[in-house]
Amino acid sequence: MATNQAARLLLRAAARASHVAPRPVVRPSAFTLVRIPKQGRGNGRRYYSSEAAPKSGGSGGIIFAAVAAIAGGGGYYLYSTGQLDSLISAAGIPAKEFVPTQEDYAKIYNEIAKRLVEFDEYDDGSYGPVLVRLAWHASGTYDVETKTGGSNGATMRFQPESDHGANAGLKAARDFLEPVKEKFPWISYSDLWILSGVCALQQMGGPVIPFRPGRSDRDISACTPDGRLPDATKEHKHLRAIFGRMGFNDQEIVALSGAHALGRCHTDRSGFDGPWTFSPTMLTNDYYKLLLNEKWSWKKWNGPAQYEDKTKALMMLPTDMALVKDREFKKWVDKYAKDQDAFFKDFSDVVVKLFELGVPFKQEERWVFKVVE
Ligand code: HEM
Repeated sequence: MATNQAARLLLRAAARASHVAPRPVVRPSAFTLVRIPKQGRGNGRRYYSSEAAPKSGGSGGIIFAAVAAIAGGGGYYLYSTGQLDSLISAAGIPAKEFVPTQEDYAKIYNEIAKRLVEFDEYDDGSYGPVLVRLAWHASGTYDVETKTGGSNGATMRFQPESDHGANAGLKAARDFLEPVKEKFPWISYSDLWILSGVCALQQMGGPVIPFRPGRSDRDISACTPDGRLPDATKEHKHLRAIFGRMGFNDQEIVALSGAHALGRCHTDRSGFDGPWTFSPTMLTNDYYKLLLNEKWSWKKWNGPAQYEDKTKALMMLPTDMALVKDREFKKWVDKYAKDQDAFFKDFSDVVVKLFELGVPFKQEERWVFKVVE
């Protein structure tokens, strides 16, 4: 703490000396770093470069002395909060770009995978499903016409979007990822949430989901209005309107819905209750098989209208049942129920499309991360 306070004081002094205000703590996807010789780099982190420092005189000299003094612990504080950049630019020191590589993102993938195993007491034994729901709700606000919403921005960090009824319960997923963000502060929340969805799907036995970075966090003004995500009490027309607005066709709607092989409904979140399948932490095509082969009837209870199977252990939402009631949707349910490989292939393609809606990527290449065994 004392070191952090000292660091803050030094930062203010440095900013005053150079008439440059400290930059707000907003990180671009690639940011500026300089390196110092080994002895100054705790934990392999990059700090200040003594080679790059001015030799003498002016405010730069004072700043260099200050930074050198705090390079041990305070240096990392400044680095992790983004204030080191301010100090460096205040001193007019040439800086080197830190552009994270596939290897850097793989470290984050592995960290999330490790945490999924570590915190296996949550819900049905995994945070995986709720991470998938977070990534989908971050992306599914996209409007193809106005080009607003989508996974670029992570605006669910702010009210009112975090309080939209459809997002109830997603704080659990955001909180689960917070220590990962603290450990790797250079990643944007928007890339982190999507990478966590990719990781969760792959770690829960799903297909490979290629990923590319490039999302940046936006402020509260980019929050989308309530009502962009689907309403589970409705039917086929609503599904086509909502997913059509994102740019998806019938086949893609049915393929995306297969994610309901995972996770469950919670009475304290959506009001609905129960899982869709008997293996809610493994991605399979069971959702389609159950839709076709089980006998579904209305659940008799005081909660919102939902279906239950004979065992009363499983559930379907009205929107799930719309996929077998509508002839065009049902064609695809039949296909995916028969052929898990076909489902996995189409699911991977459509999830990549979902997760990339509205993102102004600079990078063409997508990366594949290895499943952590
Ligand atoms: C077709 C329209 C959809 C509707 C109406 C819908 C609705 C819902 C509802 C009501 C829940 C329960 C939330 C709770 O109480 O915790 C839920 C959970 C979930 N949804 Fe959807 N969803 C839809 C599409 C999707 C899509 C496209 C995906 C992913 C690609 C998805 C992934 C999930 C997952 C993984 C869960 C489980 C979350 C958990 O276990 O905490 N859903 N959905």
